[in-house]
Amino acid sequence: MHEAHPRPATFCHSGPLCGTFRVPGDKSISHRALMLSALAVGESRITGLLEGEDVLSTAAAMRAMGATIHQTGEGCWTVYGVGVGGLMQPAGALDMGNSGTSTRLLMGLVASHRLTATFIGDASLSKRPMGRVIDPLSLMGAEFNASPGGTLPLMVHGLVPAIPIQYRLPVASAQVKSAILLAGLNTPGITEIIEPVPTRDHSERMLHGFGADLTVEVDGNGTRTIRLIGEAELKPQIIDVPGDPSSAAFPIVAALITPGSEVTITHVGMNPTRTGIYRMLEAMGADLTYANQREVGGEPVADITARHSILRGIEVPPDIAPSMIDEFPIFFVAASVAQGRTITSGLEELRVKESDRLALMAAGLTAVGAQVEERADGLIINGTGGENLAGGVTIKSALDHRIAMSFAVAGQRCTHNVTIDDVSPIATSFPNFEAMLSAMTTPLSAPAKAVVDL
Ligand SMILES: O=C(O)C1=C[C@@H](OP(=O)(O)O)[C@@H](O)[C@H](O)C1
Ligand SMILES: C=C(OP(=O)(O)O)C(=O)O
Repeated sequence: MHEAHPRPATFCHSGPLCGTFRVPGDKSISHRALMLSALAVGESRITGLLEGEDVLSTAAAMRAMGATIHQTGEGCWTVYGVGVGGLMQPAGALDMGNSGTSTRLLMGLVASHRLTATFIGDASLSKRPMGRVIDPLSLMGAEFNASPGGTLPLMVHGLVPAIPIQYRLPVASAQVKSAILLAGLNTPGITEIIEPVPTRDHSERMLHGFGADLTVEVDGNGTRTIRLIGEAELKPQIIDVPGDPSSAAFPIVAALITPGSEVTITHVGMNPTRTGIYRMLEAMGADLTYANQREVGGEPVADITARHSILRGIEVPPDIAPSMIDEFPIFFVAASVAQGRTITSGLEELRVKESDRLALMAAGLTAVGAQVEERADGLIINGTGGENLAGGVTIKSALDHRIAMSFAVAGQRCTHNVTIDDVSPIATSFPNFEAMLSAMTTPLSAPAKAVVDL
């Protein structure tokens, strides 16, 4: 895994970005496509799968529990599922690498199977809280031996038959919701989840597509009640995974903040539970257009064009946070070069991602010359008004792909080079990020590039 071989890289002030590109498949959908295909009876085919390290950790774990999974081409995979209830005892520990989604969702799957699994991960993942899934899964009857603080390494002993629960999510987390739903698949009766603040709904959409009996009721306050009838039989599917809107945000922000740029990212997932970043950038004055809007495999998709824009600071409403939770690092970069002040709050969750993203973004942006105030639950940023940041520093990526990619983009708006001590974590979610960024970037003083496809 990337941890063993740190790879530094340097990013410098660039000219305009241009061209048409497609980013890799959506990470959340890719994990779920592998897991649900592995639980269907028969052969599913997936195209556009993200072949990043996080998703490969999920594939390896599903294989270790009995599914047959083959790569048949670039992004094309075939999965022969074992059926709900058919997962087998893995021979060794399940190595989740850097991936919180793999860990929490698979803990849910194991919880209602008659097997015991040990989950291990890298130094970043081993610090992340698992109590949030241990609590509801314990109510369903699973037993856990976790490291102090409810962290990895941890062992899950599943229970068959598990006990159906009604659970109100105490934290806005699609991973917790999905862990309970996946446990509920092999649980007799109705598993009910009450979600006061909506989070990404890929699990619900895909479970429905695989034939599970799942309903979602939304009340007048926007609270969602999700009911799943257990002991489901899932039918194999053909799945086309859209491009990841979280990955697309990096080149799109790079284009918005760099004079003369125009970049199109095709086939991007536009699920409204994921697109808060685009709504907030538009509120700042971003010139974004959406073409070719369509539906692919139950998910809305569009081609997004971003043109350089004069961005103005805004106050981000805290209730939008779940729909742009992974995009705050790159959003903070955009705010650093906008006109005026950007205020964010309600972002405590950012402190328990691959790194403490509030602390690292505040420290890194301050080091490159931005004006940032760190609060307990957000950042307040006074932008440069379109002027360059200073740069001339080395940033620690702390095993966090989104910190590394954010400072790669920031480096393009810095007068002096920005070095990132280790860009290898980018391979968890966006393996060709550096190649794509360099293909779309015109070096300063060079003539503008012709449109290229990567
Ligand atoms: O369910 C998912 O696929 C994800 C949910 C989010 O985490 P939380 O559920 O912890 O908010 C997000 O940050 C993560 O990158 C992917
Ligand atoms: C938080 C993230 O992923 P995970 O929780 O799966 O590690 C992310 O990709 O930003």
